[in-house]
Amino acid sequence: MADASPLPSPPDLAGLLRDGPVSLFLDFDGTLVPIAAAPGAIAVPAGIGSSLADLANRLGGRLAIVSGRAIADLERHCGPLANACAGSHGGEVRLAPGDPIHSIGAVPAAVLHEVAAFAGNAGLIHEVKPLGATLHWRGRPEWEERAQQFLGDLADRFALTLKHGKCVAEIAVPGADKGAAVRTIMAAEPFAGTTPVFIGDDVTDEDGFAACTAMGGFGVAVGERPSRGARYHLADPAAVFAWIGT
Ligand SMILES: O=P(O)(O)OC[C@H]1O[C@H](O[C@H]2O[C@H](CO)[C@@H](O)[C@H](O)[C@H]2O)[C@H](O)[C@@H](O)[C@@H]1O
Repeated sequence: MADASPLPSPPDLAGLLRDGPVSLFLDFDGTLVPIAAAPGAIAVPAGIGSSLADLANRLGGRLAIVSGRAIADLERHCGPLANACAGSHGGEVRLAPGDPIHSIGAVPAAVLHEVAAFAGNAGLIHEVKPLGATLHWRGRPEWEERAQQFLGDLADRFALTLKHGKCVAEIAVPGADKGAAVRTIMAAEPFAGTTPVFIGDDVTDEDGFAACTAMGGFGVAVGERPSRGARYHLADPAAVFAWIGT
């Protein structure tokens, strides 16, 4: 399919690495795995854990997965990840395998119960995460407005925040975003002082693009969503894997 984005493709990774060390931040859904009908229905490429471990080696350890999913959920799908990870939109960060997960908080149990009850009544898929809960309407688009309204009201009542994504909204602990995760990881070795590159497909990835741009790097938008802050574009997860060379 022709690439309709006005943004160019990124310069090749090998060339970037010849110019100096690069830290790579990869979103998960829509970037490493194609979007599927439900969170549990994704087709994860076989051997993704070892592909990412090889990539991390090529980058001198400067690879992080930065996802809206919880870290535990990422590892349920991919197996143990041998690189830095940020989950729950940056609310959880683990700098290296075996390190503790630093988390900025938890949502009250009452919120989780209310989201579960709404999902049950509406027939919507929902997820419970360490720092939030989602409602998905991909299979039931007629519920979008009511689900957003419900989560918005709940967020106001409990002083929580709302995140938006592709056919999903999430009530979450305030303060988590992918830009903050990039800044935390970039402050640590071996990332510090290198050129950060963030690749992602969704609106929450814009914070990662902005953080990388502010530190002398850039963002790469994946897919059809027009990006505010990316400098480059890749068409889909297959193009992402081709670019990273795995
Ligand atoms: O930051 P990401 O790694 O891209 O995670 C964002 C959300 O991804 C998942 O939802 C999305 O992907 C599902 C599977 O393809 C799809 O069914 C759903 O419509 C998408 O919104 C995940 O379930 C969420 O928890 C993540 O926040």
